[in-house]
Amino acid sequence: MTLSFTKMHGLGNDFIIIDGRQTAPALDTDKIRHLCDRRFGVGCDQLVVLSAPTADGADVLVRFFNADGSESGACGNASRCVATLVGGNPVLQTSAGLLLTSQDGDLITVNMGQPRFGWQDIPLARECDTLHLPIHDAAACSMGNPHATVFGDVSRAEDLGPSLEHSPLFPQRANIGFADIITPTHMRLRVWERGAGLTLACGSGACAAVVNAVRRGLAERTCVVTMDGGDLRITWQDNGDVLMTGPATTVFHGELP
Ligand SMILES: N[C@H](CCC[C@H](N)C(=O)O)C(=O)O
Repeated sequence: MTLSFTKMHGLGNDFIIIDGRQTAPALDTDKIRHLCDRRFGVGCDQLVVLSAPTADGADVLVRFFNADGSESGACGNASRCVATLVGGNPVLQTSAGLLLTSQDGDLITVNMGQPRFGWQDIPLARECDTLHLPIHDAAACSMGNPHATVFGDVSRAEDLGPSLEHSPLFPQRANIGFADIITPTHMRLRVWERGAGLTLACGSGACAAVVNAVRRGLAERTCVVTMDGGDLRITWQDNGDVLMTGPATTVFHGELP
């Protein structure tokens, strides 16, 4: 049986999206890794599987898998792509909770929910001040997936990212953001992603970077985040929810044997 998919990206963070709402695809870790491989498969940063929702109020259940086959609880850029693909401002059911979406022209806003700051919520291997970790003075939070933000030099993503992703301080590994504050309402960000490496953009990473910058007194609650692939607008609302606004692009539809 062939496997239909849609190739999409959010600011160059690219995805294979498989709509399994009618027929669940037969996927295991090896198959996911193969599909994500840019030479032997289709190629993407994350593979996204849609299925029928199980939670009241949700329109679609969404699971996110990194190129190394590991599963992630959140994926901001992919969430905008799924909202576009499904249409009708759907409510996404993810392991991080129900995400509300809305589309205005070419821009999609996803309510990414509330960040969590407890060391067990990130999670960390031991109790730490999550605003000042003992590794490169990073600030950590969870957006439904673990993020650490290192402030000061975006060019260090490639050399520091791999070791920090696998630091023993992160029992489930972590996404590592490298942020330069340009003004209190504008930052530059590059993210070494858990299970995918350096990507052109990271939506949950942009949310984490703004939240961590606000916690540090470095940014205002609405901030434009400029990544290699383009800009996202992030707002950490007074009610605690984080809104992420940006584009989503359909590249092609395909079928696999
Ligand atoms: N690219 C995604 C992040 C994927 C996170 C994944 N690398 C993880 O293991 O948490 C985004 O736009 O939020």
